[in-house]
Formats: sequence, structure tokens, C-alpha cells
Amino acid sequence: MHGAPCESVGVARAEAQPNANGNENMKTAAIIGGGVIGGGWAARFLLNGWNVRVFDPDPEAERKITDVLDNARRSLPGLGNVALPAEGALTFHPTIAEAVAGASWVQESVPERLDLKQKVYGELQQHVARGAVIGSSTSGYKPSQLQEGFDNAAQIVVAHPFNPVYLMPLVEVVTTDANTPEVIDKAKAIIAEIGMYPLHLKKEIDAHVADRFLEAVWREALWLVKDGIATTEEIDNAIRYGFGIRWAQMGLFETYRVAGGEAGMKHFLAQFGPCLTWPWTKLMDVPEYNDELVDLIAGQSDAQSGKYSIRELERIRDDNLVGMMRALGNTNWGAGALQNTHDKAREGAMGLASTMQDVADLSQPVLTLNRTVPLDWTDYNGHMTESRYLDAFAQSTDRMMAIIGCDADYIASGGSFFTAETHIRHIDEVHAGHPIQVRTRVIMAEGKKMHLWHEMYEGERLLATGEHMLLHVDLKTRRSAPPAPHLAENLAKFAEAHAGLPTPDGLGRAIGAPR
Ligand SMILES: NC(=O)C1=CN([C@@H]2O[C@H](COP(=O)(O)OP(=O)(O)OC[C@H]3O[C@@H](n4cnc5c(N)ncnc54)[C@H](O)[C@@H]3O)[C@@H](O)[C@H]2O)C=CC1
Ligand SMILES: C[N+](C)(C)CC(=O)CC(=O)[O-]
Repeated sequence: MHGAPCESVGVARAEAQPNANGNENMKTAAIIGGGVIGGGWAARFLLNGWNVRVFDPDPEAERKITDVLDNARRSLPGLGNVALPAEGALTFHPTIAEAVAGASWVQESVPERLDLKQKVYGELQQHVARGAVIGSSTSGYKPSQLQEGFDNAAQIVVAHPFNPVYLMPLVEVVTTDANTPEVIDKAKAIIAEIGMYPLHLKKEIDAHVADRFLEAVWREALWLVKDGIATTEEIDNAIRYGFGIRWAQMGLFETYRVAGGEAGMKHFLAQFGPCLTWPWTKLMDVPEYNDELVDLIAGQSDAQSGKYSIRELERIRDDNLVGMMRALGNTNWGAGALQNTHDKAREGAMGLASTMQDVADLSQPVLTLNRTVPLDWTDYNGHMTESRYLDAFAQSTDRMMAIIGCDADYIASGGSFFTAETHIRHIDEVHAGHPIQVRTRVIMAEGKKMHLWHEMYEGERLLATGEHMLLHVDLKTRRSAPPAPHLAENLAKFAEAHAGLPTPDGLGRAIGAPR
């Protein structure tokens, strides 16, 4: 179970959350082929609250999906700043007909062989409800090749993901004239709902967009190794110490625009356009695929990374992906901005209020944080590190400020709160991947002062308390000043309502002077 909103606090008025395992209102996805990619799709849907039904003839499929799910449960819940809904139910089925029953999304991820995929589509045509979307994970085939000869062509689209599907947001959506606008809209909406980014291509093309880049880079890298210019490790270093980091945040064109200096892209093109006719690339020329090439590449790869198991590499990759995407979230850019938008859309459903009107019961502490401890919040002691307690409480304070009306517009108009004093007590430890919630009380609101009391819980286990004194300031003079009347009024409502609650244990505590 992941982060169900707590019932006993002043949570936002929210739509009822579906509960795990068996709620018939839950959405259902069918996964046909549960290998590397199908397993990733299964995890993405499950952790976003969907029921998942799998068909895969491999007797090892259940174990393999469980392994992928372990990785996903470890990394995805902490990616965003809002808890995920309760997990759906995962079931395995002996036939395609049984697996697709009740599914509104069917994702085909069988091996990349057109004859095999078409055989599967023949069965899907007979059993999938016509209102459902059928997405194919194919890396290279065009949707017209998958639709050909089937009378349900309208519901078949390419939905090409990236590995690991549970963390990577991009899905290339490729359609044809056979697809109805309803199917395309539904496909895009469901992809967005599970936290991904649907990139709808203007036309179909072999290998879509991203794999064409990857193929070009891959071919050139194989040449560089074959010709003895660089090893696999040196090529990886050229990417990870160089353009790979840039690409992750600005892509290709925006990066080159900046590289053109003040004159931007035109200057960049004037400077580097002529290189297009220089012998910088062998892109159209493919190295011969033979045992010698395989031994060379695989041998260097073993020497480079053989000290790690694939499982270890997956975890290193996932830790890094989560850390990078969370860093991009702090600057609200690229994949981080996408995650922030996804979080924002789910706040209400997870019991988090944004305004006074959202708060169902003013007399109770307000739920101001409902999230999972992310991988990058832990330290060498293997638990959430101390600075993140302040981070979490600061997020709670920000939400409380927004609720009383000190939102982005108010701050832009010149008023805000500064924290004058903080006291945090660490009561119990908590680990990455665990759900935490903060409940907040207004202890006192007088003139410029706002005195807040935060309690952090995992379930009903108290983890920490934070006592914070804030002062309202005029951002022009940088001096304390009275808040706008509507803020003062809202704060007073909370202070009055919370005054009826028992005095919190530890309120006003200081670290005593040495005796
Ligand atoms: N591995 C990657 O990096 C990516 C792969 N893809 C695409 O995803 C698809 C699947 O690739 P992977 O997951 O890598 O392959 P995989 O080999 O890991 O998994 C394929 C799974 O399909 C199952 N299978 C075989 N025949 C089946 C059938 N008739 N019905 C149901 N299941 C069947 C196999 O038992 C296996 O578990 C391919 O189209 C591939 O191009 C897309 C993005 C990335
Ligand atoms: C190698 N590949 C063509 C299967 C890769 C993809 O399709 C996307 C990815 O995850 O890199």
C-alpha cells in the first residue's frame, strides 16, 4: 500500500480514492508479453493505481515481472512530491482472451518480430473490447504494419516507451488515418494519467523519432570501437561527462541555440553548418555485424562493467535517474517540470488542500505533506537524512502559506513570510520508499507572526515534530509588515479552530543548556 490519505486529519475535499485489490471502479490494463518492457508497463500501471492482467507464455514471467516491480516500488513512489494512489492488483492469465477481459488499455510487448506481433493482433481483434486502446511497444514497426488486415485497426496505436518504463516519461504515440480522434485522445490522456509524456508524431516512420537518434549514435559508436579510436568505456565517458548531461535537460536544439551565443541558432548554424559536408560521420555506413565485432564490443563492455551484476546496474541507473529528474523538478524544467505538473494534478486526490475552500474540517490539523521518502533523501546511516526533515517541513509550511492565501500571486504582489526560528525534534527514523505525512497546526497568529506546529508521521508512528515561527514581510523593504487582511483573517480562523486541540507534546521545547 502506498500513501493512502489519513482519515483523521483535515484533508482536502477529494474524490474517493480507489482501494487496492478488487475495487471494481479501478481501471484495468492488460499486458501482453511481460519481459523487460511489458514488466515495466505493468509496474507503471500498477503503481499508478490500475489493476494489471498479464499474459505471457514464459513460465518465468511472473518471477521476472516481480523483479521489475521490486525495482519500480523502490524508485517510482519517491520520484514526485505527492504520494501515489493505492496499488492495483496484479494477476496472471493463461490466455490472451482472459487477460484482456475488462481492460481499457492493452499493451502489446512481445518480441520485435512482425509475424509474431501480427499473430497476437489476430487474437486481440477477437477479444478486446472495441472501446479499449491497444498500444504496441514496438521500437521499429509502423502502426500501419500492425493494423494491416484487422477490422479493429482504429484502436491499434504505437505507444513506444523507454527503458525503464516505470521511470522514463516518454511514450512515442504513432497513429495512422485509421485511428479515430477519440482513440488518439484516449491514448494520450491515459499515458498522461500514469505520469508519462505522450509525444504524438505527425506521421509514421520506421523506428519513430528517438530510436532513429539512438541508432545513429549507436552505429557511430560501433565504428569508433571497431576502428580502435575509443573503448566502450571512453565512449560512455564522452556521453556522461559531456553532451549526455546537456541533452537530459535541454535536448539538442535548445542546447545548440545557447551554443550560438547571443545570436542564437542562426550563428550556430553559420559556424557549424559547413561541417555537414566534412567527414565527421559514417552514419550511412554500417559496420559489418560478425563474431569479431560482437567479441570486441562485448569483451570491452565486460571489462568496463562486468564487476556489477545487471541487478546492481539497474539500481544504480534508477538511483541516478530519480536524482536527476528530481533535480530538474527543482528548476521546474524538462522531465522535472512534467513530474511537477503530474504531482499538482493529483494533490487533491491525495488529500492535499491548496486553498481554504479545499480544507474539509478547519478544526483538525491540516494534511500539508503526503509523499514517499525518495531515494536521494537517505544518508550513510541508511535512513532519511536530517536536512530532509527541514525540507519536508518547509514544504508543509509552503502549503500552509498557500492555503491561507499566501500563494504565488500574493508573493508576486510583494508579500510573503520569512522563517525566523525553527526547532526540529527527531523522534523515530524512516527509510527510502516509505510513505510520510505531515499534519500542521496553527499555534498562534498575531499581527505579523505565524507560529506553526508540524508533526510528521508514517501511518500513526510519529517521526518528527517541527516548530516554526514565521514573520510576514514586505518583499520590497525586506522588513516585517502586517499581512493582507484576507491572510490575517484566514490565519485567525485556523488559530481559533486549532486552539481547541490538546497542547502538542514538545511545544516550546529547546535544547537545554549544559548543567
Ligand atoms: N528492451 C528495450 O530496450 C525496449 C524494447 N521495446 C520493444 O518492446 C517489445 C518487447 O521487448 P522486450 O521487453 O525487450 O523483450 P523481452 O524478450 O524482454 O520480452 C518479450 C516477452 O514476450 C513474451 N512473449 C513471447 N511470445 C509471446 C506471445 N505470443 N504472447 C505474449 N507474450 C509473448 C516473452 O515470453 C517475453 O517475456 C519489442 O517490440 C521491443 O522492440 C521498446 C522499448 C525499449
Ligand atoms: C534498443 N531499442 C531500440 C530497443 C531501444 C528502444 O526502443 C528505446 C529505449 O529504451 O532506448
